[in-house]
Amino acid sequence: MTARHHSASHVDNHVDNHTAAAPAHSTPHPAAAPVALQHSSLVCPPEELVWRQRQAASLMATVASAVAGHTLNLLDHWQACLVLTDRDGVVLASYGHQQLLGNDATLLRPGARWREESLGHNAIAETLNAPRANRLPRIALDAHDAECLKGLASASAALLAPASWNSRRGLTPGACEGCLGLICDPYRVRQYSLGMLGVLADDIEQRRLGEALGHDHHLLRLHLNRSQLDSPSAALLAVTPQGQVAAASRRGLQLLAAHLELPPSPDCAEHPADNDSSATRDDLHLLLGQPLARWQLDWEPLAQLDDAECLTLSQHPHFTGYALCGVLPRPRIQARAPATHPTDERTGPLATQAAACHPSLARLHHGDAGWARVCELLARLVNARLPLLLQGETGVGKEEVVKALHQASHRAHQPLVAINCAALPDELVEAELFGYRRGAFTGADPAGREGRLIEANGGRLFLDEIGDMPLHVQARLLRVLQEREVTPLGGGKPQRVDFELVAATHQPLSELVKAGHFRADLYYRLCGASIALPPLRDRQDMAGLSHALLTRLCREQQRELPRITPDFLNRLMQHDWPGNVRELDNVLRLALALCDGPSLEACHVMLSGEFSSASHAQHCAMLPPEKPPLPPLHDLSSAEELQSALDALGGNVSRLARELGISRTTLYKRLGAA
Ligand SMILES: Nc1ncnc2c1ncn2[C@@H]1O[C@H](COP(=O)(O)OP(=O)(O)OP(=O)(O)O)[C@@H](O)[C@H]1O
Repeated sequence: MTARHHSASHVDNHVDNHTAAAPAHSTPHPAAAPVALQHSSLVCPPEELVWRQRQAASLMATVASAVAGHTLNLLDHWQACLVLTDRDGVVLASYGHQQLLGNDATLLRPGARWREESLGHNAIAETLNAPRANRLPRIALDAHDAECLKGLASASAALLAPASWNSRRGLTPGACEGCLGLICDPYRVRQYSLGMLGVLADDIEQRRLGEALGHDHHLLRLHLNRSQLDSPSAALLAVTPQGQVAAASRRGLQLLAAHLELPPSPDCAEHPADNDSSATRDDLHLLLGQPLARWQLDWEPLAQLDDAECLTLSQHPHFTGYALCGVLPRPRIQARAPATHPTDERTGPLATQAAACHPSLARLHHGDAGWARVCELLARLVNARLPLLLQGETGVGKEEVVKALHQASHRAHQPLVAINCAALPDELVEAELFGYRRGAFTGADPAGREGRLIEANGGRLFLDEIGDMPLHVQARLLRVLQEREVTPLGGGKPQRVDFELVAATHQPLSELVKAGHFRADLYYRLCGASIALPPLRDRQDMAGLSHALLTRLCREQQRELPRITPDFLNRLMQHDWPGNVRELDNVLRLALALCDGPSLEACHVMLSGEFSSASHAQHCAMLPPEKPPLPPLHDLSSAEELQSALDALGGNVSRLARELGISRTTLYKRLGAA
């Protein structure tokens, strides 16, 4: 028996100690015939995905920052894939191994629908059917209906917004925000996956609580162990300035409930393994809105604690351990989701979040989890006085990042001096960087010249393509960075300089160091923090990014933004983008030039090389104005004939449907009838 066929057919609940999966308690799913996957019902159209990602942008940003680091390493190690879905079970972002499903990887990508109607039985659907009852992670083993999931485990945990109380509105129960799903080989990771999901869900819910209430509430953390006060295992309470409990994390609610000796809620009774989960209880009103004095916690000294101080509660009748109060929520990125219409950009709940962080950094984020992590890092480092090294392929947006970082920093009103080390001839690099005194060399400006490093004084120096800097200039630059003084060529008084430094390269700098082409000491000077910018082919925000670029182009060209059709986006998503965002920008520019009508269609996408190839005649904008003759619909009776007509239109399904006077769905059905 292979590992994949090892597991029993059931859904497990999980006890809160995150160490072992308890036996099944939910109704076993009846054995069902394998579900044949229909692409159209499994994946939502790109426009719908953009809308969904927009709705959930702040959740996506929080999840991306919680997942970064240890969780990504675990996923890598387990060869597992983690997906974040919204409350309708549509995947918004995924992390880890998408290769797990071979040809069916679409299921793990944004847009895939995991609700039972689309995919049959799976843990995500199970959790979303009753997110409150299923708050604790659960796992579906060999019970999947979809053929491609057979033998795999899907584990999931609901993400619930914190229930909260305020004096005006009273109690607001926390809604289900989405679901985390882990798809993995059960044999490898069954014991650990639930633990990981549970901790991750706790961490995310705590972060969400801090984000929602941290700005005008005290955040009180309680834990037995002082060093764990900042961990997801701490109980977190949001407390009003008057000392009332306004919200609590799941563990916070458990702790409060336990000390009032409240009986387990009906939800918990249905799921005995959850029986310490007071997070699902209906009697939240006994806990929220109540003064801390109810638990004999003296608010005065807690409210006055500094961020780093904590209070020992060893003498307390209810709590033992430590309390830390006044901790600000962890820094978070400002998430601005892909917008479907320019007018949407500043409206809705996102506008409130946008106020929390600098807009120039938020503008880099269009819904991709990798970029969300980059933006979060940048937000943390923007004024950290650390030299930054940006690494990424050509055209990924390194220069855009530097401009955004500078605008977001305390030095925004000081100069940003950019030098492309690859564009300067070797013999001029030194003079350009360090300046020279009059008569320093033949051909020099007789008045001498101030170097770019001095121009950057007080502001930021951006050394682009640093990997191309000649070795002798590297030695000199290193001296400047160590001594913070610049001496012009030809001698003279050294001048003190103070600038922030960002370097960028598309080359693997550490490899250049190993090969002796780049100084190791300079590398470490430049690399206070190294940030890798993901290439476009790995990004999952094509819809949002294209919309942003098109909006900018249309603004420049003073024309109205055409409608972006799903076919147009689909075609963009099929390309590999070796030139990254720069290439995309050019393709979109060309598409706009080719588009006379109200919408951008697949045929407006001309990828590099297509102009010179025979395929160019297939593109609608390149065709003669008269329409290609299509036989009447009744003549196109077979799927093959329809396919030929489709090929003649460059694969433009919308156009063929229009020409034939039928809906796209009908056309797809007829095409699929072959
Ligand atoms: N996040 C973004 N939003 C809008 N435009 C972007 C973004 N990222 C890149 N671009 C556009 O893509 C093009 C390339 O960006 P940029 O010059 O920053 O890339 P780069 O990584 O510095 O490239 P190179 O390594 O070749 O210098 C530019 O036209 C830029 O305006």
